[in-house]
Amino acid sequence: MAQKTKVAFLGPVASYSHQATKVAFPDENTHELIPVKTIREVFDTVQARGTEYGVVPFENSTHGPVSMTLEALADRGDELRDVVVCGEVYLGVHHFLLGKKGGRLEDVRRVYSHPQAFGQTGRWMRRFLPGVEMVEVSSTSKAAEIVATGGDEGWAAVAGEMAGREYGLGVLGERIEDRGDNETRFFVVGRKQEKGEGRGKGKNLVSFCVGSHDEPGALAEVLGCFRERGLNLTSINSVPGLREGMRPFEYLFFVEFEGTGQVDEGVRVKGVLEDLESKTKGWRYLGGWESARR
Ligand SMILES: O=C(O)C(=O)C[C@]1(C(=O)O)C=C[C@@H](O)C=C1
Repeated sequence: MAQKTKVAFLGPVASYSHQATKVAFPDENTHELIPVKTIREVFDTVQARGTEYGVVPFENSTHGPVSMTLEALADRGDELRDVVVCGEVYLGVHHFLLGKKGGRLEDVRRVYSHPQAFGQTGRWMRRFLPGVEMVEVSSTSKAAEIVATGGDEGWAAVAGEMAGREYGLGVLGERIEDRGDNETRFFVVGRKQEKGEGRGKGKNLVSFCVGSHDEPGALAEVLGCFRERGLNLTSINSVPGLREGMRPFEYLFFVEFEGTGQVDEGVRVKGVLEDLESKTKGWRYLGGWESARR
């Protein structure tokens, strides 16, 4: 039998990342899904050719960008040169408060979860568990595993229904997210193709540093290039630059924009990348992919 294509995701099993990975790679006969311990490890594994692909959370509709993913994409140490975004998955995210079977909400003293999940359930937590100890761990499924394997009725986890089933926990609170329309967008990451294939599909991601942080309009000038070429921006993020020669509070920007490799738009995408070369103090093309939503 042919070897399966390997895909890394933030584990342990039954995390939201696992669910998103199953959406992106539904065929178990052709793909092997491999849990790793951190988002950074997903990137490292893909770079080191340990797997062909990885799936990472990028942003949540309630709580915003996932900082660990932006940190990896910033790649300040130039350790992830070959990793690019090659797909996206939207996943509806509904959180549950999970405890030992037979436990009660009023006994909960400590709650484990991923910081993103705490950020998406703040209102419910303040209302029903004010002042409770909140312990941040590497994923929601890790939180469920911790509660299943240690502690007592005083411990609970914020995680998905699938994690509750996987780790044999009881439900103390259902759909506790602040907004019913809560969703997370995940990126599928892979390695750059040697022939430059993949430039400018439905959406594209670039990172760059502006020429000068002291002059007005430095960022506006770069963004103007996208406007002039009629390319619609769909997200913008920033992280501390911290590169050689950069001072505190100077930023690395991420811009996501629409544009396909087809005919005219392909020319525009190529053109805007040339603009970045002349207008920025360093930039990187971080991938192009088919948009999952129009
Ligand atoms: O902890 C998990 O289950 C994850 O897959 C991570 C993650 C995230 O970092 O955004 C994924 C989806 C939800 O937004 C909450 C947590």
